Amino acid sequence: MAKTKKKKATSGAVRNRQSSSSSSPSSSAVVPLAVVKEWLETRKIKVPDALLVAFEGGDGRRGVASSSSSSFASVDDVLRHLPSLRERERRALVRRVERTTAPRATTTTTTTNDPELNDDADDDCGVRSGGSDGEYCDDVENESSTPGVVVGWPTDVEFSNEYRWDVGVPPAIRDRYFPKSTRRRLRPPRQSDKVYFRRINDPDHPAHGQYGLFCALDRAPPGTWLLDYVGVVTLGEDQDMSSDYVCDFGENGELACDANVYGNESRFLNDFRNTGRHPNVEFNLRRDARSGELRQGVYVKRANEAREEGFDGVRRDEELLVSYGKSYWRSRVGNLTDFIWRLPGRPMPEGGRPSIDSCNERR
Ligand SMILES: C[S@@+](CC[C@H](N)C(=O)[O-])C[C@H]1O[C@@H](n2cnc3c(N)ncnc32)[C@H](O)[C@@H]1O
Repeated sequence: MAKTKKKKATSGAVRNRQSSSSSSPSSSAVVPLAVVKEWLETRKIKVPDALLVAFEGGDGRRGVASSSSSSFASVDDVLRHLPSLRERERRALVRRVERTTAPRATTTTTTTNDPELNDDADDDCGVRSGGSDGEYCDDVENESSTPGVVVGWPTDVEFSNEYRWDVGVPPAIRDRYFPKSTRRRLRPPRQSDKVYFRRINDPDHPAHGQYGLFCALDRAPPGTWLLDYVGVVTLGEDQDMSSDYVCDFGENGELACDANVYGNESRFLNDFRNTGRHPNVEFNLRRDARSGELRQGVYVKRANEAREEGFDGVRRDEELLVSYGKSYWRSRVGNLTDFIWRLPGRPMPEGGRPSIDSCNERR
């Protein structure tokens, strides 16, 4: 797909945390004591006696004890026993409980970020919560949304935020991008709290009927890191020419990253051409502070690089659009001049969108 900007290794240290409410659907779900204890223990927070007393006859009304499991009636009930938790910790605990009690991926229904689609669950792709700063962190401060649960995710695509390295990539190259010394265990798949994907219902949109990627933050200023473009990494020469999800990768474009059957939400990024909009995001290589890995970040364009006058970032529900680069389209549609029917900042041409869209015809 699109070209990578040659190495501009930002650390992606943009902090743009979205507040997440502590009241949640799970606040009324039964909460296993074991989940709470484990959560406290991994954060080295002493399990308060009051919490245990609830299951030892001290407060029979709250804890529901059985021979095999013990649980609280609700997360609010748990929080009542943990008055010393900071607000941030309370939110993190609520999210942990949500994860444990939420129905799994395909059966989960959430309210879409797109008001247009609220009554059409099939088209919705829920997203939510937490924050991060250029990494897919799993610590308390940066805890993001539910691992393993990505609502509406295509069943034929494996969700992951980790690169999968093709065996054809020589180890020496791979080590440069993902130094052995800093390799860490893979984290559970986790969807982004900064973006969401949904089907495009606007008939004027050139990718009408397909999916697009949208901003889930109230505002993402220029330079904000949103997520990384993830997929199967091959040598550029080994890339699958039939895939629509290949992005150039590597300091010198020597690699390719293909999100056709494996990747994250970034695979839904559309190109700006014929949308009437300018590109508002771009790819920049970044060195991940925690793993030392070189990754392909998707960043909100910097104001001085954006072609839109007065560009000051993207806002909630705005579609994120990148430039795939001319070669992407040339290899598909041939002549670019014939392919472009609407310029950025211009209204729809009279007579509307051409009936034959050679790009979408391919699919
Ligand atoms: C990486 S995918 C983007 C996500 C895709 N829309 C989907 O639903 O999976 C690339 C494909 O999206 C479509 N697409 C993206 N931008 C487009 C545009 N500006 N005009 C027409 N089709 C576009 C093309 O079919 C392209 O090959």
